[in-house]
Amino acid sequence: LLLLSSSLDRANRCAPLPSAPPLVRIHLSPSPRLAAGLVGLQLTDGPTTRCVAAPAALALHPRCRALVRELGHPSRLLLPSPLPPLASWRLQRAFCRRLEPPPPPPAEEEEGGWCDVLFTRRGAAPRAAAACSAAWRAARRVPWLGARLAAAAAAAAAAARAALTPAQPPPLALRLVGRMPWRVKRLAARVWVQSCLTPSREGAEEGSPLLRVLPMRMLDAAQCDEAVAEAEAYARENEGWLTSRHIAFPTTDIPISRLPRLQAEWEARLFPRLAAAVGGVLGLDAERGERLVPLDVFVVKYAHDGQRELAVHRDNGLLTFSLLLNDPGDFEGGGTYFEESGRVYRPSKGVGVVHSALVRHAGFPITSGTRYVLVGFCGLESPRLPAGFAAWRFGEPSWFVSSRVVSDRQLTSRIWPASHAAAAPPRAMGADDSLAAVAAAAESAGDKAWYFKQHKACVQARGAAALVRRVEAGGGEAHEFWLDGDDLVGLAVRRGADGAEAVLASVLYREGPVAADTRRALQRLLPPPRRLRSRVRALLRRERLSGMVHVYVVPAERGARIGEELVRATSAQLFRMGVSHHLTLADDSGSGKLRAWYRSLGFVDAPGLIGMETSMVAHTG
Ligand SMILES: O=C(O)CCC(=O)C(=O)O
Ligand SMILES: [Fe+2]
Repeated sequence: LLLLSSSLDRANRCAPLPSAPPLVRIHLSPSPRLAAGLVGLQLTDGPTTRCVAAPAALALHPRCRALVRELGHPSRLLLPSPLPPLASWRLQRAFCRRLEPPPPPPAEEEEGGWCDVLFTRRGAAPRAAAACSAAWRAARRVPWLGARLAAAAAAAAAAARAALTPAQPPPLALRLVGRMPWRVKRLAARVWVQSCLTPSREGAEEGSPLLRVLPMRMLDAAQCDEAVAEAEAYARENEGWLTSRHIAFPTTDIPISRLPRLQAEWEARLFPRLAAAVGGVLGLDAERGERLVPLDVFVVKYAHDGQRELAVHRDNGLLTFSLLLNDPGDFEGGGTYFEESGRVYRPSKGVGVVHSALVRHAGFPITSGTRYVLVGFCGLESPRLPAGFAAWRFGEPSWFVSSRVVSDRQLTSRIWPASHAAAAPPRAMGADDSLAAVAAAAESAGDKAWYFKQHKACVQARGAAALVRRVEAGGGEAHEFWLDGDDLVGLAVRRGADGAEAVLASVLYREGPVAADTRRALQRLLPPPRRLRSRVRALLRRERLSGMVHVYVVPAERGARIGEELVRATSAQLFRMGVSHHLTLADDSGSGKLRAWYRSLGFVDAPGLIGMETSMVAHTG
């Protein structure tokens, strides 16, 4: 355990930069001065337009494309000098068709500031860690082995939880874990965190706002100079720079609570600006009581003859910003490093990099000079956060999520599953009258009251539960999937000309246990698909069965295949969440119409499955 733990620590270093690292510059203004040989891409992200400048070949590289997707939608391609036709055709195909010479740059060069992004050489360690966790997940799916591994992990998790949660006195045998050396406890904690992450929450999509790193202008040059001067004056007149305020990953720093002028500036301007920007990115809704909360804000000093770097870690909080306070020419190296993407961000003076605290990052080593940054850890108050989040995240010991074992995506999707909230903020159905209208229509259509009641509960879960995914289907229609506790709610919604959205259909799924005889029955009824790849996947996958509680289409929308499309889309979502089969009870009193409808959706008769004569099952996906 000790060996494993210390090798994990050694792996907490930044990957190195190649001697001439690929470099992309993010300009915080839409029309910067572009050097010849570079292409510019104007990126619109809500009300903000930034511009990314890179050599054409680099712009087409997958790592650069991922960066572009993270920053916004390409709206224009700016070419200061002509490119060979093939290169400009490829750029247009990759990004956007609007190709223009750059507009005249602003009189004041780099008015909005900029942030360089450098790509490191990806080390073997992150790849090895990813391979290990993939192997673990695959082993968990092997029928016999998986069950035993799951049991072992559950026992280890119980041990870790007992040791880490003093409120529950641990059983005698488990008290030993608490007496183990710190590293062993930490490893146990890592196992615990891993086991807390249920598979259904794994794999935040690329669009998750918590996986974005956003550079933004936060202070002007004079304010930066004043902040550095105030911090240095404090250090001179008092006990110097502090080095023990943080336990696991200490910085050389001074909290702004000891710097009255900077504290006043933070309260008056800096924090409101940050809160507004972050609110936009995460789609925070102040009316629902969602707000950013500052937890710890401090000036950090990296110096050639002092602390030169900060190892890869996660922060305490939900969002972190790191704002450069001095001139980038005052030091060499440095920057904020992100492990998963392998990028180093080097902003200009006064520009901050805002990112999730849960994404593994580091202070990239400086090789000369002095680098001052203002760092802020912020928390979040939101009913969308899982219950117990505060205790889980900020409890003691707070270092345990700094684990390489737990991926950034697993954490961010657990904490903030509403990955599409920012892209298309769903409006809650304030329209009680629209539900009332549906109720009246349901009554005159002779619908059973139970179905409407179910539909109403699903409509009300919208906005209150956690949005897992929203898939636009064109023509203003979309499918949304919400996790309401452990239930999956699928909704078909349509946006009207006035922007208001109406729910056209709902479906509710609940997962149930799969006993050995059910498993055998599923294998007999639905043999693995023909294609070899799917067969292998089906063999590795443990059967998971989700039952359809109801599907309901509002009376006015029937006959347009809305229900059918919603069931298909929900089946795909269940597949994505690791559910292998879905089940329905289709009792049509012998008419055969309903059963034929389900058959057209891929369901087969499964009489007697889970003890119900009318049951039908299908593969998800
Ligand atoms: O140096 C940086 O930019 C990162 C600092 C940081 O991550 C921290 O203080 O927690
Ligand atoms: Fe940090």
